[in-house]
Amino acid sequence: MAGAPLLLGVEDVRGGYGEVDILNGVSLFLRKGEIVTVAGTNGAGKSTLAKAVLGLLPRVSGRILFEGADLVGLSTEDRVGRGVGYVPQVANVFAALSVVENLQVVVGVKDQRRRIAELFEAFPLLAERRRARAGSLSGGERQQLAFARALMTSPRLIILDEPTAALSPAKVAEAFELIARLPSLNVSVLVVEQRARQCLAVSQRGYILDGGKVAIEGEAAMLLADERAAELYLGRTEKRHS
Ligand SMILES: Nc1ncnc2c1ncn2[C@@H]1O[C@H](COP(=O)(O)OP(=O)(O)OP(=O)(O)O)[C@@H](O)[C@H]1O
Repeated sequence: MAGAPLLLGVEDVRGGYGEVDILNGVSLFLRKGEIVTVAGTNGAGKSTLAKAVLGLLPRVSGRILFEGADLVGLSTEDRVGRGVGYVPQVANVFAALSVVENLQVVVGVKDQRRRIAELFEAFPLLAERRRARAGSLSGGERQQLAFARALMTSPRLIILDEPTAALSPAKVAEAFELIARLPSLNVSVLVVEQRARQCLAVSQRGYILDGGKVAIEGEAAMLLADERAAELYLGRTEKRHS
């Protein structure tokens, strides 16, 4: 992946919801084919950063380059049209609609039947449950549906906002396996996640935010081995006794 073209470049992004800046100059990048973790403590600005990239943050300065073009100032719809997808933390499927209907209602899809067939191939569980109401799915199945919905428009980048937050502990490992599989569907992944260790384990690189700024960044393996990252942000693993 090193050497792959740059897909996303966030450059000195500042901004917030009102007058107070929540993001205080965040810079990060993501190459084509990568999974990149954004971790950090509660309130560090992880979800706010995701919103800034999507055009959902009221006030933003700096540059957000996607495939070389600046997204700042564009509507969310335009960003999605350019190839940015999003899976929000909650309310990411329509409970009253069936699995297949949840995919059919996504707007802006070129060849809907073909895309649904491709996604059913990638998510066989969803194909099996195509007529089931989304509200009757398990947490893990519902998440697959939320991912499939976001993939309907064939985005080149998908942003996942705390994808494991609503899952039972037993389903968390499955969710990370699913995330690890996403690049095989020709999509790169920016994932905002509290479970930083598990998320870094399926990522190539990561950024740890603190107070709306990048505190530590680097290769995932390097961050997982970093004493300061462990001490301040990742939680210590059990010490092995010899
Ligand atoms: N819609 C909003 N309006 C005003 N302030 C907000 C809004 N959403 C978040 N904030 C504030 O922005 C700051 C950063 O929140 P954000 O949700 O980005 O943090 P986070 O790193 O994603 O945290 P968590 O892991 O707890 O979700 C917090 O102080 C929060 O109170």
